[in-house]
Amino acid sequence: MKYIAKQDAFLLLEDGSLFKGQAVGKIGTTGGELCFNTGMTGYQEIYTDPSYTGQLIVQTVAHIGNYGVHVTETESSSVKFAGLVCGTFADVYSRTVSEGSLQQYLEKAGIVGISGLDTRQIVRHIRSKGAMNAVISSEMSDQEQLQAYLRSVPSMSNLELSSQVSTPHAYTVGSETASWRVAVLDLGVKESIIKNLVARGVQCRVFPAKTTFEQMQAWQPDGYFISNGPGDPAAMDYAVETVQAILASGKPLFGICLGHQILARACGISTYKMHHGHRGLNHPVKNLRTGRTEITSQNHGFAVNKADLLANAEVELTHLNLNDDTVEGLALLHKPAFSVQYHPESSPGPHDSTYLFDDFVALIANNAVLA
Ligand SMILES: NC(=O)CC[C@H](N)C(=O)O
Repeated sequence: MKYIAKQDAFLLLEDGSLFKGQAVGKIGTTGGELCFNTGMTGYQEIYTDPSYTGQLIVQTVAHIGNYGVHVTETESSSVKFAGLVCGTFADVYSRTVSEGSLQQYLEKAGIVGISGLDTRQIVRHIRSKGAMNAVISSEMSDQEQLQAYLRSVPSMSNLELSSQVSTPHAYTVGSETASWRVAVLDLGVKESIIKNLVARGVQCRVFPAKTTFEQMQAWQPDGYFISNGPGDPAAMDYAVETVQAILASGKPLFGICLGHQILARACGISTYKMHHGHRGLNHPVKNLRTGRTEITSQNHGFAVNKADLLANAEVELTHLNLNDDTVEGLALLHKPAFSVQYHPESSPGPHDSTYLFDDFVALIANNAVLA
């Protein structure tokens, strides 16, 4: 195997911690919120998940790039995350169906990364100090210069990012003859969510983030889906208003991740920034209605305020995180609306929670009978 000499790269954290490694991806400089993902697989799905917009991802899995890239493993039309921090980066991939190397893929997408770091050390650091901004550079080594770049990186708190990644125009997925029509509010939707709905006899019309309830209603949907997405739910009053109008219409509603946080806010429940987020593929969640525990795929840095939720007589806590007791799911008691903080579509991740898509379609069918 040919040894490829790598350029030095630096990772500087907001608290002054500095790490030296080797450049991967494009030679350049990038900044964002430093997050860690403990998943053992699915790097391409993660990089193309719009919810990672503005974030640098530390991956704890030992090897990145070893199975190359393939177009079927994308979650949106482009790479969305802000930069990569990893241990061993594989220049050589070994999968016959791969269409290319991760190095070429990241370079083409303009993504700057750093490899050769002890990612577990960085994770322990974030876990004790909390989520913070950082900068990766393979072109600057001067600390003053790196600090200056870091100061220009916006804080994730109060940041609205959905309108940057949402579709500019509405589009339809699924058959005209499908049993049900679902309006998807695209706050940064993952493609596998739409695939899960279409596979259950749903035609989806995907609307830009700032579409109003009236504009979606004109398409005469049987139900509404509020998607995942990047940024702080506290900065998204426009989506909260849309969800409140949907709730007033009495039509079924399902929300995932950011969509869950927006549904909570529409019920008067606040959200907050977590000390460090949940990102990985093995988060245990208890379904409080069935008593069954699901192993879930997660990616979030904000969460729904549990005290607010428990004090709200209109809302039921349906799912709980068994690691830290945070809110993982809620349902409205008098309206056909529910949501989860985790990712039942997986991609990547375990498939324990796909029943939630069946529940949503059953809710739509039930509502149609009652109407
Ligand atoms: N995957 C998501 O929808 C993430 C939601 C939100 N941006 C958070 O970090 O909590």
